[in-house]
Amino acid sequence: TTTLGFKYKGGVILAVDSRATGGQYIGSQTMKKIVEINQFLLGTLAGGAADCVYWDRVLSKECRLHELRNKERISVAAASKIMANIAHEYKGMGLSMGMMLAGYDKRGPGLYYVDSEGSRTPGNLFSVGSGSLFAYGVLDSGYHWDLEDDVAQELGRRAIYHATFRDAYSGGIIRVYHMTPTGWIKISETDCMELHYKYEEQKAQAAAAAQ
Ligand SMILES: CC1=C(C(=O)N[C@H](C)C(=O)N[C@@H](Cc2c[nH]c3ccccc23)C(=O)N[C@@H](CC2CCCCC2)C(=O)[C@H](C)CO)Cc2ccccc21
Repeated sequence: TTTLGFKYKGGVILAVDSRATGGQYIGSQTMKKIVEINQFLLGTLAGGAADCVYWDRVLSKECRLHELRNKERISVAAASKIMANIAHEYKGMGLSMGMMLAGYDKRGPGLYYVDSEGSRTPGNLFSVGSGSLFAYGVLDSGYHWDLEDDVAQELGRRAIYHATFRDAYSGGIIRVYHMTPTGWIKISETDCMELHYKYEEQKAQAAAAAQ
């Protein structure tokens, strides 16, 4: 799996692949690794598939209960704390989850990393999963706060693409979401092979133009 998230002047970009693996076998090429908790809260999933899929549903339920009890949407910080508390409750019992929570609340754009080892940290940029080192290579070379929206979305897409190219455990469909002050927008869903041929063509044209 390769998942990434980063904050910038236009909000938060999330990008993920869609492969599930069991050993050297591919369990699925169409898994949803960005989960829509509500219009202003998204999660990303990496690690044990059943752990992630199950505890994401519990988190979604808790977030909805928070809204009903408090008559206001849950903050990103509070939602990430619920997941961190669940992970802490089961620490040492074998859970394996590396998640990000991205959203927009009273404090503006929010991005947290939470994992089953007990980490919960706010930040501006994270990549989580077996392909995260490849994604960081592309991200770190192209990221800055003042990116334009289309450039930021393409940076996320290209970073996941490079991870699917080099990491055997990442692949399938590359999904990009944009969290804005008025909620999330699904930007794109592109098969990594389609992107591969598109980027190869771009390189060929660039080489020809350089002649
Ligand atoms: C296909 C599938 C499942 C599947 O393939 N399960 C295997 C055993 C699984 O958990 N795979 C993990 C990798 C893994 C295997 N054993 C482990 C023991 C500990 C930790 C990780 C693992 C995976 O694909 N993980 C994905 C993220 C998943 C994908 C599916 C959606 C939720 C997030 C990744 O992190 C990358 C592929 C790298 O592993 C589980 C599941 C539940 C509901 C619907 C479909 C599936």
